[in-house]
Amino acid sequence: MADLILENLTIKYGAITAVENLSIHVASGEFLTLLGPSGCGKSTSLFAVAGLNHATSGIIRVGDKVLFNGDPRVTVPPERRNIGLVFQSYALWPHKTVADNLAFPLILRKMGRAERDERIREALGLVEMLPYAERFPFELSGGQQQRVALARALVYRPPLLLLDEPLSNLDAKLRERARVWLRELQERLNVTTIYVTHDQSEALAVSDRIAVMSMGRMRQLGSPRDIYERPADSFVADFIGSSNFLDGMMVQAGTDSATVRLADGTELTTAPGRAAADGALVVAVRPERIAVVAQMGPNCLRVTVDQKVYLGSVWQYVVRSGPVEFRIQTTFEITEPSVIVHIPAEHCAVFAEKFGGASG
Ligand SMILES: Nc1ncnc2c1ncn2[C@@H]1O[C@H](COP(=O)(O)OP(=O)(O)OP(=O)(O)O)[C@@H](O)[C@H]1O
Repeated sequence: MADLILENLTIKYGAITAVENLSIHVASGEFLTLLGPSGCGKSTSLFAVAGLNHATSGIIRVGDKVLFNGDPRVTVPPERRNIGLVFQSYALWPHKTVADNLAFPLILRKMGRAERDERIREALGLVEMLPYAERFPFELSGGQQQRVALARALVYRPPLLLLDEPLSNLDAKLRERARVWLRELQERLNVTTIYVTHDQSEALAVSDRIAVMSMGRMRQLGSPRDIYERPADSFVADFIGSSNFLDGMMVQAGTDSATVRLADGTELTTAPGRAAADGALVVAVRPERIAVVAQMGPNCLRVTVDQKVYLGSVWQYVVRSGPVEFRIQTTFEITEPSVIVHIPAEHCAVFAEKFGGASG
């Protein structure tokens, strides 16, 4: 198996910079996800690794082998990169049986019949599709076709597996099962994997690390827990999970914590953070981190309950203290018109500005 190294990768389509200075070191056997909204450059980055599009500058290496270098120009053609690829559309050959779909990449590699049959059996066994070897794709369900597509990508034992939204054609329940199964298989094979998705819960569930992208740039690289608990900026806080953004002013910026004043006059202790030059800031806090408590105390606000929505596993409320409006979640129903809430300091991230929405 091998490390994948991207160094300052930049990809332009004419005047459009789709990916800018992307640098990631994916360790051997790691499952790394590129996550971000539509158009942020995830697929473009993945295709550049596969050699299906042309990077403009930077370096792509697998171990010591350079696949692309912008200077001096080196480009290894896709068929010589030895990479397993699975796309959202399964792209199986409809007129070939499952076994023949898998045989094709091996024939291209001039592998003999006996070894080919052995490899096909092994790959279909891995995805639990051995009994379906003689069926045609139209005789399989969507989930089964996706397993065959995965087996075809694994049949020549590539050191690197690239997956572009591979589960997005499956229904929600099947998709949840498939992601657990996919991760188990990837761990068993210890194959270095890059996974592209715009689905944050999928990314949190399957990844060793996540690279969050927006408008062609990587905004944060970290474990799912890092990304969720310690978002690097307000874009990440907004895109991963759901956050309230409370406007405030910096009262005191410390190294371990900060004190900020909200628009209703409440002073909150928060995690350390930076304000804009004039002291303005936003506090990002997740609705599920805010607790309803019995008594006032530090970091508490008395709020009125403006709206209530039952979401099945939780209740969600819009609450207000003067001009400060935010969402909270509870596992029980609040019946009083007003309650006291506690906002834990360690779950308050402070940023100088609110990022302009989750698009791009
Ligand atoms: N062949 C192309 N020619 C010109 N621009 C392109 C081309 N392919 C992609 N782009 C642009 O590059 C940017 C990144 O596109 P990319 O497909 O990588 O996004 P993505 O994050 O994978 O989005 P999605 O989740 O919708 O697939 C977008 O602005 C897109 O319009």
